[in-house]
Amino acid sequence: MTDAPLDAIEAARRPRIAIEAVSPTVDGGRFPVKTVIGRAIVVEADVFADGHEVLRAEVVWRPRGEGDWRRAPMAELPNDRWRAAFTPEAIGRHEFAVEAWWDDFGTFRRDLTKKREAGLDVALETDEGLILLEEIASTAPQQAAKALADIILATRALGVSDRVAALLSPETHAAVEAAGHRAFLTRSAAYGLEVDRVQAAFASWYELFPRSESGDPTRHGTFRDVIRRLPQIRDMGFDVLYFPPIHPIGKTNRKGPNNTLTPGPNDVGSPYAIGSPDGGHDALHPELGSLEDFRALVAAAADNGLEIALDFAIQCSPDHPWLKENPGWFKWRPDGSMKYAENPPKKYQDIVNVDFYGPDAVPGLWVALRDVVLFWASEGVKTFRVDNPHTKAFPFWEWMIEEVKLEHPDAIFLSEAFTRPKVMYRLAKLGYSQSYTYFTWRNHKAEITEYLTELTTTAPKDFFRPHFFVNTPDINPYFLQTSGRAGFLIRAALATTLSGLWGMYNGFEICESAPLPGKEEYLDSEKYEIRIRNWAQAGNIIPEITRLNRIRKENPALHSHLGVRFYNCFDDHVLYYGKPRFAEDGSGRIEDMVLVFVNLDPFTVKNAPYEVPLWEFGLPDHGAIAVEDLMRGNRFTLTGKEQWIHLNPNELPFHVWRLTNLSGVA
Ligand SMILES: O=P(O)(O)O[C@H]1O[C@H](CO)[C@@H](O[C@H]2O[C@H](CO)[C@@H](O)[C@H](O)[C@H]2O)[C@H](O)[C@H]1O
Repeated sequence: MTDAPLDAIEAARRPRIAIEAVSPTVDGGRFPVKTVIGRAIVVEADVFADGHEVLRAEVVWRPRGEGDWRRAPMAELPNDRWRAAFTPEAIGRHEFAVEAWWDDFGTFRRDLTKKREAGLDVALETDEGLILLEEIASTAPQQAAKALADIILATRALGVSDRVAALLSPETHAAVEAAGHRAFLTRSAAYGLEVDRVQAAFASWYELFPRSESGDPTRHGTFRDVIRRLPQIRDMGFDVLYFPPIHPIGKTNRKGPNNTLTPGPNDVGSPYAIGSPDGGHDALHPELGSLEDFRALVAAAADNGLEIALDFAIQCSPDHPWLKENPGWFKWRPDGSMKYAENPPKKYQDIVNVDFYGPDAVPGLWVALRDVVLFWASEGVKTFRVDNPHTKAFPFWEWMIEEVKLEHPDAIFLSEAFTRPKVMYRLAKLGYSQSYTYFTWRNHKAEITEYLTELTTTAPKDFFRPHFFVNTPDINPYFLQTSGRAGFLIRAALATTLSGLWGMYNGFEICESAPLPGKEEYLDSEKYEIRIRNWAQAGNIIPEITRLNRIRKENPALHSHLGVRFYNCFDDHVLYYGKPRFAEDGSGRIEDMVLVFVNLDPFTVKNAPYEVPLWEFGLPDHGAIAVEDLMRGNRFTLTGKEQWIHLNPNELPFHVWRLTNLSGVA
């Protein structure tokens, strides 16, 4: 068997320069990398070629749809690795690539310098240099060509030593740069980059059921009641106020208190059973108020520095208008009934799922669902927590999120997928801005360290933003059921300092944890009934939450999960980590560091030896560093690497400090 002869002309057109291992990328460029506006993105690549020529490289980037590339020169690192950083200036989809070329004149300059330093006769080399300049001028824009022609003329008239000086002069270098000569110019594939607003990566969420906000157990709460509560939520330092569904609730198979299937006539039902004769996903539950009331709430929230996040739960109560209007969007059984939804072992008898590939579903259902999101976005809601996305079609999410973001590039989608890691990661790749995580079930030092290491050092770091909820209406964590107040403080400290995104479902601040016996569910869950609470209850942790949220706002190192470093504290129950803030000059110097100690044992006082990370500041083991205790407000100096920490769960089971090099302390 003989291969067709290789076409040499075609082969010679192939790139002479290799550009490999571009980072960050997601699945070789199939999905976009994520970043937020104002945050520098560091691009690296292996760039090399045959021979010894000097190479140059740039990272180029542009907003999708724009013609001109912006450029940043890449610096050469050891072993043919190159790096550059750039900071996107707008939100929305971008693309970036790496370009590299032979720097012919750079090679000439390098070799001429070496030969001259070695004392060789370089007369012929200066002739070669002038010929190279002529070549470069021949393809240069008019003005640059003219400048080069003048240089060539003047240099040709000089003696050898003055020619060398002229060829190596900054003026000649500048003229060559202006000519834009790029031999063997090669560009990598273009990679996607999704630039989100800051809140996609850094936000503090508070979740409540508006119907519980009346202050009176016999009266259904309203949007106007929520408006009254806004200052209190704002004062705790939250930025996002998230509601479970606020749409009409079906009556068929309505759930009663504690998930029973025998509701009384006055039971309010689960808000996830969306749809009734009053309307579906684009309607409001009449008892919560009108669209005007909702608009007033969105505006009042904004006045208080809060944005509203809505639940997007793609499912229908059997009473949803869509069942009658669009039967082809659902899967019917031969007897004309429908299967209720499940997330085994959980049974959702009061809802049915849509069928994304049902007879009339494409495009009808897909478009209708997209339009639901667009409708709420047009009402000023830009953040959506999406219920159970892992049970819905992957292609739908990629299409729908992109469609919404084309119109609303500031839209944010939080994936509520508690499922297999690869499925959670895929949803993030498909466009989810943030994702619920396993944080709620990571309680021990080794498992928290391992989980954060996975999230910050392996592939998900480029596309998966973990949202650390300490509890949800569905998750009353076993740890909190027995830990007492100290446990709530422990979990709050971990969530607020480990991730840029954290959230709590109300009741957490008053250490609510009564469970349905043996289950991770709340007793008398608010999912099925109205709950009135006393926020001033003794033992509440509102001051601590407020302080933690303030610390988060004031310390940029806490605006992401990325960058966490775990340090040695010699006690298996004390988790000890730091988050550095680097100087903006790109030197890699640490400006300051937030250092956190958490006693994970809510019942035992800990005294443990630990190492102060003096080395991170370039300090010797006997060096001294300034510390500000951010929870208590006092300042002190630590001298020497070996120290002891004291953590009393009956007072405060954690410390949050800021370390600053003494030379940087006023
Ligand atoms: O299945 P998940 O654990 O992801 O939970 C989410 O989806 C559930 C279904 O929407 C939702 O469950 C609640 O609503 C159901 C429908 O009304 C009801 O049958 C369940 O009893 C109730 O828990 C859950 O709250 C949501 O977070």
